[in-house]
Amino acid sequence: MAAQPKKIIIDTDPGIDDAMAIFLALQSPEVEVIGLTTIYGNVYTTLATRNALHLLEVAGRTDIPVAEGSHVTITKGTKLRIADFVHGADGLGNQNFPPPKGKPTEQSAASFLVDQANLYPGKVTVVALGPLTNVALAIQQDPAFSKNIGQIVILGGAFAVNGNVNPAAEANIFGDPDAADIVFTSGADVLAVGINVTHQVVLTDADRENLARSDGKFAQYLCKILDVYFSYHYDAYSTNGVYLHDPTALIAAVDPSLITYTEGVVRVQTCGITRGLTILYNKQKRFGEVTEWTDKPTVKVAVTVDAPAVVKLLMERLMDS
Ligand SMILES: O=c1[nH]cnc2c1ncn2[C@@H]1O[C@H](CO)[C@@H](O)[C@H]1O
Repeated sequence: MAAQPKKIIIDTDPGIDDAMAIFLALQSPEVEVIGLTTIYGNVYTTLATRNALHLLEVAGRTDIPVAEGSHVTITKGTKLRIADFVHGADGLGNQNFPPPKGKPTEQSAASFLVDQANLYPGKVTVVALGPLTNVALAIQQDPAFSKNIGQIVILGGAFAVNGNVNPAAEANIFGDPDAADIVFTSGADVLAVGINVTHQVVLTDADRENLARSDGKFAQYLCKILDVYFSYHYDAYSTNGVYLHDPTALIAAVDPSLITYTEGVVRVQTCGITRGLTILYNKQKRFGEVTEWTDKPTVKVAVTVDAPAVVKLLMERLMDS
């Protein structure tokens, strides 16, 4: 008998690669999307909610609830770094889609996360595709959350490589470093997929042409919004392809066999010029003194990815929609 699909909640700031990840999840029999929660990052939270509702309407899946997340960082910071230069002012490639008809739930993202983790203890995976404010709020709201949640898959961090905001920091961790440090040290089963891994997974121009030639509904939609994302990558990295950050993290939840990981303690720098830096302690040395990593729980950090398999799975499922 086939295994029960894994229940997932996608915490998202849509975002072009978020749209790809959400559509991929909806096309994946291995998972059941039980909700979307929204967060600032690629766009402000209000627009993230609007885009999440819109994407579910495009997919004909308005049965899936959307819970709106925090508008400020965990320390109540309001000076947010929004990556509209990556995704367009509307977050979806400057297509100015009509506003969605649906509304978010009354419940906040953090309360929704807490409730679902309590309802299905050990069974819910959160795939966090933006800054980690909502997840950290859930941890603060319910001391049992980190035990009750099945797994937290994080798209974030730059482990032993340069960041994408600056040489130190990756965008999602930089968005709320204090929240990230809370999540990494919470004791939950955390798997971090950083840009050291996602930069290996590239959708090429040829792949985009194949998507455009298919009559898949999601493939067609994505081809409309991908231009802005391609231009940004060309300007920033001189490549004719785009990094598949969010879809790779989603696939780490759908099919963990496509990545390998190491284990250790991760702390996040929360101030100074390296704010947002993620440092993994690999436990290969016993330090003579107590450090900020001592006695903190271990997490998983992705190390390698079967990039061709990830691209193939994504393409097949988007074209077959
Ligand atoms: O240069 C960048 N600055 C800010 N955000 C970026 C940049 N490149 C990609 N992303 C977005 O941040 C996440 C990965 O760090 C992804 O969601 C990606 O879309």
